[in-house]
Amino acid sequence: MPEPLLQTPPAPGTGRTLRVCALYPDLMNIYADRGNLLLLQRRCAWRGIGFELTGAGLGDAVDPDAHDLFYMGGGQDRDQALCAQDLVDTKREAIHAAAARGAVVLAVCGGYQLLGHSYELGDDLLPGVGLLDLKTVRHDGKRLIGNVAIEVELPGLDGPRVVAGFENHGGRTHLADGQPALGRVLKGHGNTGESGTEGAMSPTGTVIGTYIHGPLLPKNAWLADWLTQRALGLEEPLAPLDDAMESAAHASAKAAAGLS
Ligand SMILES: NC(=O)CC[C@H](N)C(=O)O
Repeated sequence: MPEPLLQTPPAPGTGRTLRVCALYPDLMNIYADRGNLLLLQRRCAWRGIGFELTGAGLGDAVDPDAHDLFYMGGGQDRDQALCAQDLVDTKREAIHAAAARGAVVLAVCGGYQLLGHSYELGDDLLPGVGLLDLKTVRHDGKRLIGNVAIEVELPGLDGPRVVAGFENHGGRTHLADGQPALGRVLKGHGNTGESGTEGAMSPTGTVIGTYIHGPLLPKNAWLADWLTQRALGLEEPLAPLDDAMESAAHASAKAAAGLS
């Protein structure tokens, strides 16, 4: 097992630790998506929950039972091409096994595209791990860029919520019939610019792919808490924190997308 990239111990007597595996933390980290990991770490530390971040790069095997949450950030087409076959060859089985036992898998943009079946890039076809039933095709037309806000309904939450952030992708992602989207586009482009859907998730909500950067979690701290609760297998929501700054960041991301 490689040395953790980041580690904070649990508060004495609590014993709980969120164990995170970042897939390709160097190659798949466009738009500072690493901020998603730092936010998870800070919110665990503030609550006395331990945090352990392990990286899995090219050629590294992954232990499906050693992590509660798998994370893959966005990437340029070139970097995705480096990772795609490696992901299938050295990590696909472990990620499927982890997801099947309820581990959380969160993937952003380029990472999201690699959770599907394939990413078609002109004459090249990058393979995906097939954890979500979708395909992505690189479009010759304009990139889908801008602030975005979507409405999501996640299991265990009392009503719809808004996820807000920023998107920048050339790929158009097509969901298979029956594949749930993560949310409905309120402002912005989403999966194709036309479908009205954004992202994708498994029926339990524990496997999530989205085009939303920002980074995603600092602008949507409530989502980080929901994912952490799921990853730790907790029945009850996490204890609240003073989220004045996080709420302001969320409001400002919504406003930037044109929502009041
Ligand atoms: N922002 C990203 O991660 C980009 C993903 C992919 N390279 C695309 O352009 O569609």
